[in-house]
Amino acid sequence: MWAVTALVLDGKKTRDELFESFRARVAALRDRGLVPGLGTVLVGDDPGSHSYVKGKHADCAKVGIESIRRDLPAEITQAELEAVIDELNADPGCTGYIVQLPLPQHIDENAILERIDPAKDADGLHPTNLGRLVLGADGPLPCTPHGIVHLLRRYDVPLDGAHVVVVGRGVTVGRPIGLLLTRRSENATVTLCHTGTRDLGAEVRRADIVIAAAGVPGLITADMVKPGAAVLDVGVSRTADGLRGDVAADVAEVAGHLSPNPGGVGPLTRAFLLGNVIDAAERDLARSDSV
Ligand SMILES: Nc1nc2c(c(=O)[nH]1)N[C@@H](CN(C=O)c1ccc(C(=O)N[C@@H](CCC(=O)O)C(=O)O)cc1)CN2
Repeated sequence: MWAVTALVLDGKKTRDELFESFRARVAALRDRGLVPGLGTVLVGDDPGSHSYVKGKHADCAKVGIESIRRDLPAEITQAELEAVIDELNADPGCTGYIVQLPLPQHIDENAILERIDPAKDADGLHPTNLGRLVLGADGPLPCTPHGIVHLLRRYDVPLDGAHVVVVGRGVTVGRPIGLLLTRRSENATVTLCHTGTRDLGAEVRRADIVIAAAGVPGLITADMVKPGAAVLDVGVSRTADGLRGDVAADVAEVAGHLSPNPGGVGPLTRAFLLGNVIDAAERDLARSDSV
């Protein structure tokens, strides 16, 4: 048993605070006749993906957002899946939606993401919206990176001038998080590590903030962490022993702040999905008010 010294970055509590404000914003939209609706497209039988999608719809019910579900067989063809995307793009009741990742191997994932109407992209993963992020323009932010920044700010972890080491280069976390953290408003310096990094331990040891999003159970160990650093455990692996994060238990002894997994960044990924749907609906209303 390890002596825990790290302050816990509580994702569930932070999510509940966000939901309070979301409920009020959704009620205000409904009063103006705009009912936000989140769609999800789920392909295949992956138990993790099923559980995430189920959670997203449960969250919608908590804040008053309508739910639209498209659960599709793993054998669906590219053309059939594209037809579902076109249908959601055209559905006025669906104000934002996501395609749950990963998709089966035979599907061209990038082509599917690009087919989503960028105005309905609740994940912030459409190339147009990732491009807006690069430009510093307004648009939906990718949900997990947004959750990470919110959690760090909520617990007053200093970002200005901090050295952040990100481990993992996936499209949902590793690649976009650097874009958020290096904005002038955050002003951090970011190093992105991956399986090609020569001495991962040496890189991680230099970090004031470690973001572990590699999907390798227990990859980040106490000897790799600078005493007092903030460590965010984002990766999830389903092992024979249950769900495992990327961060080993002994890190709690040296870290200054630690996000648990589960209960850290995951709940905020889901929360900011709803945040993007509400933001988009508010943008729509503001546009219709101005004409
Ligand atoms: N289209 C997308 N696909 C995927 C994304 C994404 O952001 N967009 N991210 C992940 C999965 N994901 C959201 O879809 C996600 C992962 C984890 C959680 C979460 O709340 N985890 C809980 C634990 C849940 C459990 O017990 O299974 C936690 O951390 O407390 C939410 C969403 C890949 N795909």
